[in-house]
Amino acid sequence: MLCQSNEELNEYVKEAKRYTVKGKVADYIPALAKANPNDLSIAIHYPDGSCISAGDIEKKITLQSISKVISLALVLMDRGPEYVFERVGMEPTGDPFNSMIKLETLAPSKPLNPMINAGALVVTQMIKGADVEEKFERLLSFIRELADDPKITYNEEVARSEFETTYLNRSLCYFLKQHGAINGEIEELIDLYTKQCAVEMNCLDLARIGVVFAMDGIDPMSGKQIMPANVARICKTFMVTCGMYNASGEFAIKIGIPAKSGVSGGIMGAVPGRFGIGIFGPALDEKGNSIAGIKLLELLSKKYKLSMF
Ligand SMILES: NC(=O)CC[C@H](N)C(=O)O
Repeated sequence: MLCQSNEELNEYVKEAKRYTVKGKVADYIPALAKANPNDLSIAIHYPDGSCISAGDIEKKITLQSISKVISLALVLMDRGPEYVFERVGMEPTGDPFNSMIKLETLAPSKPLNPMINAGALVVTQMIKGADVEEKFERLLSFIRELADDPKITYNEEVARSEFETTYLNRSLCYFLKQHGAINGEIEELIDLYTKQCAVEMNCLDLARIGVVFAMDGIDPMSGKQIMPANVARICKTFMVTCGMYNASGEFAIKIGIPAKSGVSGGIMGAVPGRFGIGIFGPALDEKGNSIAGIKLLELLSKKYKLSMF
């Protein structure tokens, strides 16, 4: 069994925390620069509803790229896999999440996967709804259902901060629009995408969402199938192949679980059939993953044999 008590988890957090000094908080979204690089917290949510934690788990994190898995799940339910994968690919890129290079050289009208920004923007465009408000409300209610937390909302300051500065995402959109992969109003898509990335929760909520993915789309506490097993399976597969950006291969070897990170320092993990994990550690490594969060997962994976491989 995993950590018997919070004490044990605390010990692991203490050990992993030593690595925070080697990382740096993201500052290309100005509002994220305010995070404390020393923070590290974790929650583990089991299917029976019990949960253990360490660190300050009340702290809120914006989802950033973690939201890409959730919007993908919603869009797969909205449109079906065939429609979605005609417009976005299934292959890892080996490039940073915001890179443009393969778009130009390989697939100008079809981003390689939904976990890079180009692919996520195409996915977000596919969310059903009459306008930005309705699309965002639909995404938010799905997130609230997954986390079983009706209070979840988005951080307006973070959303605005990214909206005002995200020239790179705008340029990806214009490139994709030129090639027919995006066809709506770009400012509206950026508005929706930056709100999606700014949805905020603590690592308990994150772990709660992780357990739904771990249990093939079923909320084990209520028994409700929130998403079809096939959708959860596709999402988990992307988490393994592309979830940790261009560090996904190393992560699969060293840790071996489906996980998705965000530049806010969050990591959502889903250990198939066992539990969900939520981590917050805003100091990032050079690829944009939580440096101490990865270390913590490495320690836990070794100790509790979490690798699927
Ligand atoms: N890697 C991330 O978390 C990126 C998400 C961020 N909102 C962006 O688009 O740049």
